[in-house]
Amino acid sequence: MPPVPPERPAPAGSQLGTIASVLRLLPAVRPALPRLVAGLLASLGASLAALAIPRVLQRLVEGPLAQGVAAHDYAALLWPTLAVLGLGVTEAGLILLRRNLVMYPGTRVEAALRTQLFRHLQQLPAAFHDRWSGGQLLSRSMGDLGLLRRWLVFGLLQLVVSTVTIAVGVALLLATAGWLGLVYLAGAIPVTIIAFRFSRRYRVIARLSQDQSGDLANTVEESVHGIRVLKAFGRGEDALESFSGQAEELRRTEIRKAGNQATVTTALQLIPELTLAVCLVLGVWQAAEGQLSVGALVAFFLTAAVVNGPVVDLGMTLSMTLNARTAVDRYFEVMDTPNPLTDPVDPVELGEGRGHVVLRDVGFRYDDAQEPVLAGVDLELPAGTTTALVGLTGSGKSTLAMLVPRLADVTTGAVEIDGHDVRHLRRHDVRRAVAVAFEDPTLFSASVRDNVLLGVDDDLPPEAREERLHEAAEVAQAGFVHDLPHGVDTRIGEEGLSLSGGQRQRLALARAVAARPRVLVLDDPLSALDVTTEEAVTARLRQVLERTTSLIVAHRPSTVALADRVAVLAEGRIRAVGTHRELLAADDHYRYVIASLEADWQSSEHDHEPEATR
Ligand SMILES: Nc1ncnc2c1ncn2[C@@H]1O[C@H](COP(=O)(O)OP(=O)(O)OP(=O)(O)O)[C@@H](O)[C@H]1O
Repeated sequence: MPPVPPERPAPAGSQLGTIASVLRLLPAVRPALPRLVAGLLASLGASLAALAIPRVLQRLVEGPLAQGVAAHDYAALLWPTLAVLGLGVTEAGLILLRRNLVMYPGTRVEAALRTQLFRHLQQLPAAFHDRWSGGQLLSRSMGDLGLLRRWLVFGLLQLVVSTVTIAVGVALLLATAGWLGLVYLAGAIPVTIIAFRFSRRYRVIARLSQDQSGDLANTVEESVHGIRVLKAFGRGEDALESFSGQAEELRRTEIRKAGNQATVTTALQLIPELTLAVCLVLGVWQAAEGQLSVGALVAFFLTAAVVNGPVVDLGMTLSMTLNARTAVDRYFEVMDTPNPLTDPVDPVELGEGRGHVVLRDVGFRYDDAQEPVLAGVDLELPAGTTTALVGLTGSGKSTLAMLVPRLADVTTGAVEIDGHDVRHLRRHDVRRAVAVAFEDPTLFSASVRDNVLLGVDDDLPPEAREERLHEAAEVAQAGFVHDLPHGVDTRIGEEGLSLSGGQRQRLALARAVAARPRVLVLDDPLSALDVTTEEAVTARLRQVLERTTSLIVAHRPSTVALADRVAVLAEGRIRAVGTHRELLAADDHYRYVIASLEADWQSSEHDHEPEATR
């Protein structure tokens, strides 16, 4: 199956108007406000300088030009000429100043919003990431925030300056030429109607386009991520076809967007030009009738030319604003997702302890599920013991395992570590007390050292960190790291893809071990290892982590046999706890689970090459 566009969570659909919507950015923009306001004032200054030029020219035409030149008094032209030159230079200088003033705060706001988004994403529970696709989050944190920056430093200023320029310009037109100004103003009626209709249409297309970009980014991400599977199943062409289909959809949306923008720009260009043509006829007639001076006529048309600029640009300014509004909506759809996994207001100290874990009457239901996965789970993990958790596939083992490090909160009941409900502890303390390793090991594009020491305190002296690193690698039977080109300093590729599955699992296990947690939760972390390596790992694990409490989600009889005790999960609750032997003797369901694990294991045994060969 080629990657398909992910199902997008229904947009919260901001009910706010565009102004209220973008005003939500205010807290992030506040530190940049002084420079943005200064940039705005510079822009307004530039615009007023442009509007002042026709005034000077009017005086030039009515005064020195009419009188001085007639008397060959060219010196009288000097001051108005210098004034026009001065105003022109001032306008250019202020535009340059505006650019310099706003560029820096714009990038600062973008970076701050991006950091806030990333922080929020880090804190949201795993269930959020199950629902949201990576591409959508990527496009929101990159594309949308880039759009917002451009709007902040250009579109917003342009919008304010255009509005002021049009308002002041129209006032000057009215003052200069009375009812001729009103004729020009009449052009504002179709302009407003067109702009309003355009805004309504464009908002929908802008949203579609930004969402489609996110889907496309997701397809790229999934295809790159799953490139081996696609290649192995010869589905590269299908993936390409699916990608081309999505790219084509986005292209069509972009064309619709550009078409709408072009229509409105043409209309907004045509209307003021037509209005100006009507004004020209009427103005010349008025001047001929002696109702309007030639100077006033010149000033009128020069002012109208200045006002026409922002009217023509209105289409672009509006579309930038609507794109920005969509970007704000998309940004806040993520930021408004509440994080249920917060620190308590009044946290209790975890204190000393050996990692005694108790699950009391625990129930858990996924947000989008009808039925709970767990209901009334009672399980005690005595300090320093290893408990294997077994059950049929889908019985909720991984779900139970993720409740211990508080990757999700129980729906009912409580999980306690050393007598404290994990919800009453700081998340940081819980994460330090509990280390996890999953079946699917996630490694980062960093050195082996950084990957393994991820959970180790940064304050630890370098020698102690080094000792942890080597001990963890030894426990996880990850001696292969010393054979890598730069040993533990070798940078492993994205997600450790340059390593074999078994090597990645052993590094993920080493990471959990290096953290020296009180409680170790292993969710089938040795599935890619051959039995011999698994036994060696488990034997070393038990020696080194004697004081650690372990919960191992077991999918193989060999893992089960190595645990001190076994807990059987069935129908959402713990059905029985005992040693492997006791349960084999006493529990039918356990015998059935073990028989199916054995059957699964035997049928997949040939998939596991001896690790030594890798
Ligand atoms: N994010 C999720 N949203 C909704 N339901 C989920 C989610 N994750 C898991 N489930 C469902 O919860 C149930 C238990 O899943 P879980 O992964 O805990 O089972 P498991 O015993 O670990 O399975 P396996 O042995 O196959 O790994 C399954 O029915 C699964 O479909």
